[in-house]
Amino acid sequence: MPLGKHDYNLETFFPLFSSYIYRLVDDAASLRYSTISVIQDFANDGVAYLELRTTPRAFPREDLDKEAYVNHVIIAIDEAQQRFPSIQVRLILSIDRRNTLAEANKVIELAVSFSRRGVVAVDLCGDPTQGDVSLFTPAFEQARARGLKITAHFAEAEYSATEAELETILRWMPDRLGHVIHVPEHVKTQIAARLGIGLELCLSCNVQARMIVGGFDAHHFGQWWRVDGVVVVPCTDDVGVFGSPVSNEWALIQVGC
Ligand SMILES: CNc1ncnc2c1ncn2[C@@H]1O[C@H](COP(=O)(O)O)[C@@H](O)[C@H]1O
Repeated sequence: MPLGKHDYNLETFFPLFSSYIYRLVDDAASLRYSTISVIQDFANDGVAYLELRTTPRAFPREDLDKEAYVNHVIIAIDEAQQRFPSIQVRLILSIDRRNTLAEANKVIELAVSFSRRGVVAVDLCGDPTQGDVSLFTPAFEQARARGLKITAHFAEAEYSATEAELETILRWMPDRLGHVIHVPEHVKTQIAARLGIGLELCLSCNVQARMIVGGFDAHHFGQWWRVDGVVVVPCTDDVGVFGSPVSNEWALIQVGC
């Protein structure tokens, strides 16, 4: 993203993927290029362990199905790891909130079948104004039963922070939660009681996209990292969109929280 164009908010962020990025990355060659390029950037930033996440897509123009998509990503990861041996990369496959249950089940099936090649978990992602996450309960139960780790975008916007949604996701027994913004006190207590749960917090994304009120000093990172038992992980959400590599997220934490 060019300098000065990092001004995305939750309304303009998701169409960026469906209108532009999904159309730009629409064949095996662009998938390979973007996967290697993102790993190179993280390696250059000094990252030793990286988890990438992606939503499996089919590329009808090339007659590639979702399985071929995941296979291409993994081949590109393997190639990048040869070229940049300082970084270890694992993959998380995402279920988009707009998916059907059948599509979600397919993601679980792919995650299981590629687990020996570096897929470590499944994620719930996508536009928080879309979908009813309870639809995916059987898929996430299946994921857990089959030994996959679970992470979910959680309470990132007010409309995805209803009591029903938060309870549904917590019943999936996620290993990690992402964003964790609009969380009522009693749910915070529930989270804190899940010893070892990971909280994937994204400072630049939340501040720049105005998902929180205020600046970095108002970010909930400052509260959560003081809570015993939870593991707080500073994440980028998206270096390209928000223009902040993970080293910068650590720098922001040092000055702001
Ligand atoms: C505010 N933060 C966020 N909240 C929810 N979902 C997000 C996200 N940041 C990224 N994604 C999800 O990641 C997809 C892009 O990569 P892939 O096509 O999967 O490779 C987006 O479509 C979105 O669903």
